[in-house]
Amino acid sequence: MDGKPASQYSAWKKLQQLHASKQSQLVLKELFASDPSRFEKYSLNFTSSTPDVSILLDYSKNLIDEEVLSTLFALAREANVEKFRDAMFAGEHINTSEGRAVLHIALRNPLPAQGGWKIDEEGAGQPVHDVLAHMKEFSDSVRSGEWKGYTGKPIDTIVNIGIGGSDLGPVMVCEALKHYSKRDLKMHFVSNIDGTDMAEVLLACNRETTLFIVASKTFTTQETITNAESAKKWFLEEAKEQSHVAKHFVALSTNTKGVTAFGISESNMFQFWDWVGGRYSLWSAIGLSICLSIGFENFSELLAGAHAMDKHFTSAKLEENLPVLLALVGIWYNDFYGAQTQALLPYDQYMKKFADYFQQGDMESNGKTVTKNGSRVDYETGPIIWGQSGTNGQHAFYQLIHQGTKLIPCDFLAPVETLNPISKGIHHEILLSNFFAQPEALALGKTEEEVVQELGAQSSNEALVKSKIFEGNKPTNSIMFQKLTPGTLGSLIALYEHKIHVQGAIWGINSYDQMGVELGKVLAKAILKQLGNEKDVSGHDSSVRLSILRILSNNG
Ligand SMILES: O=P(O)(O)OC[C@H]1O[C@H](O)[C@@H](O)[C@@H](O)[C@@H]1O
Repeated sequence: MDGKPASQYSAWKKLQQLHASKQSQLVLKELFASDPSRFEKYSLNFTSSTPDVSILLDYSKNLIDEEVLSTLFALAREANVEKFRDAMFAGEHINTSEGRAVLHIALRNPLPAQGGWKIDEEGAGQPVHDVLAHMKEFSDSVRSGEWKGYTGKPIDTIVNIGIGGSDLGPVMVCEALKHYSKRDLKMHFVSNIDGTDMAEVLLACNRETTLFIVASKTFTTQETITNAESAKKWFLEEAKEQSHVAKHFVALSTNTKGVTAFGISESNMFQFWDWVGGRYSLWSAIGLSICLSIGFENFSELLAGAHAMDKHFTSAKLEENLPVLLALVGIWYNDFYGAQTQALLPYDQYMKKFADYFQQGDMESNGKTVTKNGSRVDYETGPIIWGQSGTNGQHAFYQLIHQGTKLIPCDFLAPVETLNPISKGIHHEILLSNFFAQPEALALGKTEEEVVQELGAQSSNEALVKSKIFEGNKPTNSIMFQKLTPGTLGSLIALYEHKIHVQGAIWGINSYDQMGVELGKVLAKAILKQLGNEKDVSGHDSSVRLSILRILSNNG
């Protein structure tokens, strides 16, 4: 809680010993063979009735036994994980470097009168619900066609302009919940400063029927402001009158001054607060594009699903707590087995952006080298997060997971029921058969004897035999959920958010600042000023200086 280095905990030291002494005994094939109840022991159910969510976490295919697991829980207790969690929910300023509370959980919290937590932080109660009411009113009127563009036509295209947390959450959720979307409302997301991003989207837009959402917590982000200015310029080329901007531009931000200076009136602004981290902001006004796409009711269900997971996280004991489990087994590989990465592999095409989303969520949160009290860590912190939807990944990078030299713990996720049971459900059956087969193959592998038997006469080719051996013993989690509903997605996102929180608490780092994105930004601003004139190019290493000069000579 106070930023104590994790390596000083006695449980940490014991885990180092256990790793050294037990590695050869932690063999999944043998662990399953010797214990028929391993699945029952190492699986957990999460259920909620409103909204209806059912998630099964099977963590039996991890390189753990009772002793390892109980030491991991001891580590969580020694690191005061519960206290740190409660501090977040109470609104304490756990983002110490910025002196801020961390209250994305307040965005999905019902009012205390409706059973929500009481949180003493400015904005965290009624104001959240006032903004939600504004989002409902606005999204209802756009979706019903009541909101008209400057020539009196209804809106049929939404362009969300934002980057990082003001883009990735809305993109991921809109994609994941496409099944529930209003299909005649086209959704676009522009994030990159590369003009290609905006130019290509504008080709598909009609000025009379397009609504631009400028999403930026700070309203100072260079990419977003530049893209928004270009969109406004494009819009005014035909609309002409500045007053028409009000029908086609809204802003989502904490910065009222910046929004009004841009030319968007306060009435077209949806507010949020500095205690909402960008990468945790899809639950806030930043979710307006989600609301427009799937409707307010579905957006509310998404929030309720996350709230249900919040309740589980705050009330379940550590041993039965899904986020805590994911966090602890992650630490086991990250800090004791030396795994560098963690793959997220959803067997649901709607969730194809899930790993992209948690690349920011996890890596910006836990990609830190100093503890909260400023000492350099002498252990590994946040993992590299990557992945893509199955079965596509199987035909791309699974080879390395199965037979490469790196240990890559994987989370497999899949729905029991598909939303698209085409061809009598055969697609889903094949999808699920792969979802089961991959973790099994990763865990059990294939021995030399099995290969020899399979190859028959060809087995005299030793090199061929060796190339077909799968060492196995690769750890995985399997997460099955009933169906990809808004509520379920909300719970799944909150599950991973809290996993990140628990890991950060154990590593003693601040998961809620992002100082590391600043340096590059500052340098880019300085270089931008020099891009006009050769004489201004100074203060760089030779590689940067000569490359800039090349660009300048190209520009003549
Ligand atoms: O919403 P904003 O303020 O435009 O910030 C967009 C992004 O900028 C930076 O990269 C970081 O601070 C991210 O966490 C943030 O999500």
